[in-house]
Amino acid sequence: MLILAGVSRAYGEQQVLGPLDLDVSVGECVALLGRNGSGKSTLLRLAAGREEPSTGRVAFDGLPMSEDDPRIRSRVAVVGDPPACYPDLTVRQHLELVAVGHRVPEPQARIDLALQTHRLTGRAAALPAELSSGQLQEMLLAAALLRPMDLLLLDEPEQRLDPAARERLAARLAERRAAGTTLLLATHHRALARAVADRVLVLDRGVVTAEGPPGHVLPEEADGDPA
Ligand SMILES: Nc1ncnc2c1ncn2[C@@H]1O[C@H](COP(=O)(O)OP(=O)(O)OP(=O)(O)O)[C@@H](O)[C@H]1O
Repeated sequence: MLILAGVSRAYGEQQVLGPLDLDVSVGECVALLGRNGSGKSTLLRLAAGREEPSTGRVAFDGLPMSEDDPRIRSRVAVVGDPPACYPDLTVRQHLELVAVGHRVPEPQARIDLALQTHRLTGRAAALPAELSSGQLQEMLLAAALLRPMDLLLLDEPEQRLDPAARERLAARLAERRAAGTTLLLATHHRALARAVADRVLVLDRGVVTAEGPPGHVLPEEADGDPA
């Protein structure tokens, strides 16, 4: 579904990622963990086709990955930084925009359910600037999860969420995975990785230092936190 082959990224003289290979199968959920600055977001931007790798290639279902390709845009959802929102549209209007753009069936019922799931029913008429940072993150997640997709890319989706919201997020992502969506996420939250990932990759200074099932790479009783 998603292939990164010999991918590396340098900014000027600084090599921040790879070269590395990553092959994410259809329906698989891969979690990237690692300290601040280890290259997780860079890898996700390359995987989303938002940036070109310095070397190597990224392919989605056999197509060269590019966020400008409409064949890819319709199948790949991204929740990343910076947050993508319109300052003059309300929460409900953001969801309506996504529903129209992606031809979501029964849009109003689905939007109402999304608002409820993400605890935004009472904030449906609010503008992004009127939301708390956690509510804004919930809106971005609600918008991404509302639409049909084959691949979901998430950069630290747990950020700014309280523990209960993080648990709901884990449940929503597990549902998505069970429905066959392929997932690649960067996270600092080991419990989220354990709850949803089939495979964990730990990055350190742009290099994969550990890889395997979460139970092996992230044992619950471990003292040290690779993230
Ligand atoms: N546009 C850029 N120009 C120069 N250096 C960059 C740029 N983007 C990222 N970097 C550098 O690349 C390295 C990897 O950054 P990246 O954001 O991928 O890390 P991360 O693992 O996502 O970190 P965090 O957990 O803090 O989000 C860092 O040293 C960062 O300073």
